[in-house]
Amino acid sequence: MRTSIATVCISGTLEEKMLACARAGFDGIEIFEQDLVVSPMSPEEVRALANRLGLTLDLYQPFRDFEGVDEALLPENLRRAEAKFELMNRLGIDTMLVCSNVATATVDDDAVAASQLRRLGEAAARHGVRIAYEALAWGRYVNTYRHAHRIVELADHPAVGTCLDSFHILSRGDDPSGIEDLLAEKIFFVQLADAPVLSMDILSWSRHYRVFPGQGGFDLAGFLAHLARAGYAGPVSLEIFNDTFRQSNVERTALDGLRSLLWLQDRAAARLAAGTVVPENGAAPRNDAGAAYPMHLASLPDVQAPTGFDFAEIRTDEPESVAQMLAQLGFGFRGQHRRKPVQLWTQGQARIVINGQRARGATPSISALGFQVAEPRRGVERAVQLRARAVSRHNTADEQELRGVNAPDGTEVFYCPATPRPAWMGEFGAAAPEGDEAAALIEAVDHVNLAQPWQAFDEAVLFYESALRLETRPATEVPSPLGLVRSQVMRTADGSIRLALNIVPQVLDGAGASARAYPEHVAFRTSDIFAVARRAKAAGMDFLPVPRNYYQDLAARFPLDEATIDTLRGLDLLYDRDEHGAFLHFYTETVGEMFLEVVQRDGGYDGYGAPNAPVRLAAQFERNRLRGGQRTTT
Ligand SMILES: O=C(O)c1ccc(O)c(O)c1
Ligand SMILES: [Mg+2]
Repeated sequence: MRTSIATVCISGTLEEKMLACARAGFDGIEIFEQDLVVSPMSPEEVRALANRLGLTLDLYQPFRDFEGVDEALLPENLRRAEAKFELMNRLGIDTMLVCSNVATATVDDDAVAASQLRRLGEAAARHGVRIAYEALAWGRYVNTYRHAHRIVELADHPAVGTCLDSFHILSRGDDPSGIEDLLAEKIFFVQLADAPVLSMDILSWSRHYRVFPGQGGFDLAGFLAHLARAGYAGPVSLEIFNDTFRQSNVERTALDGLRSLLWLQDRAAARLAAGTVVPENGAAPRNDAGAAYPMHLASLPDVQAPTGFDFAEIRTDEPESVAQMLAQLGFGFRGQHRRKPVQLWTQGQARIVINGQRARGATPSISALGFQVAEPRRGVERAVQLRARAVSRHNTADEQELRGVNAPDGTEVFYCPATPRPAWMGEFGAAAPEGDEAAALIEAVDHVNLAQPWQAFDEAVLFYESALRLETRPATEVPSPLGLVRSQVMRTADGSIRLALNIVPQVLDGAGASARAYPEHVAFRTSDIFAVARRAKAAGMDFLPVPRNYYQDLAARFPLDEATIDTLRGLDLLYDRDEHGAFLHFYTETVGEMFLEVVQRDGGYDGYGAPNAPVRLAAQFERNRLRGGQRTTT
């Protein structure tokens, strides 16, 4: 599949955009008019740069408000168009996008629109170019792809075809399976955009909230499969209007975009292979598994979702504060790495590595996660094909090689063999004998919560979904004293991996610096949280203190007896319950940029104590303030 991206998607100057698109690996780009108009580069220079970078210039856009006008307006519209055709000749671009008229159309008559587009096609042909007519979802008379296609058929000129844009089709709830009935040679161009499902006017939704395929709520794999079945084989281009993308790092956004197309092709190919491109109109699915299409869809190495956490690593130059908390929670010290300033602590299947390497000045934070997978090599291969940067650990011959990649926020993600006793544990000297399992009240890591910079949130979700095959759950918003924290749970279907990603609110301090006070955490699972909490209290652990008001509210919300409330209050435990079961949990004090949590799931409780999250955030904010203010990072 030929990949392309509109310059409007990303930040920077036209030159920076072109460099970033080439570096990310796109085949071509769409030149968005505004980017050219404000550029110091001449059309010839743009063309030469594209050439040097190996980028094709696939489309010039947008050309607005042409068809359906009073005949008196047509000469001026044609003059405007001819100026653009001349410009396209200088750029070496052969296709111009024409949006359906939103402003000047006064004639609601397909025959008139078609004859005007035909005259535009004749002018285009004289310049050796062609036009792709796109139905904007808010076009005055033409706002569906079928309608645009009908007009194109009526225009009946070889230089007049359509542009299909997934946003305009799917935002209206239109059925994309009709794409398969269009004339493939009349589909001149395809634009893809996903979007979160929002209820707002379509124009605002389109101009500000589009995201890359896989980051929103539309079925773009199905959309692409319909295009393949229609026989389309031209460029597939990302056209994303998104306020965040336009102010984020250009290289990262371009890479994120290309990753979205790689993953999309893989999913569309799988759908086609299975013959399960289910038409949304309820018609029986056409099963053409094994059919060949002119569009070649690239596949990724197939992998299964992880089956458990292998380890979590905390990097810090003050390992003792973390080690002390782990000891208080009942973890056993399994020794120092024989070669490196790294400690291993375990309890049940929970393994925490405290890494003091390259950690000068680093307060404790979560730096790496190991995921147990069936085929580690294949997992890394897939992630690298998805343009993640590879990292590797260990170099001496007798040590286990760990392979992994960097997640967008820099967290190292390792693909580890699935085993109850990882081989790398043998590299740690046995400081304490294993087998004190009677005391192992903690069974495993329940979930990990990672803070994400606001610009990299969609990118992180796409990464974990595509590279690790985690599923997303509906996002939630948690109020905190510093703003709303958007939280996205990503997990395996069976819950063996649960990862919560949180957007950190941006807070400016008095001096205008960006302050962050949102720590990350690892949560451990137990089936006797009272025993873990009592043991930790007896060992002198600092709990995150829970406000008394919380327990009064709890007593009002749930019919808990007074003794139970007293016990919860005495141990700083939080409580939640839903139709499936109950949830008990507590938090440690924050050290550096992280803290720990212990949870107990009773019955079929599958959540994370969402009603308690604001209590936790407010309590942490209070503690932070009392301890002398926020850390400031930028
Ligand atoms: O929002 C717009 O005006 C606009 C312009 C060009 C496009 O291709 C599009 O999908 C939307
Ligand atoms: Mg478009």
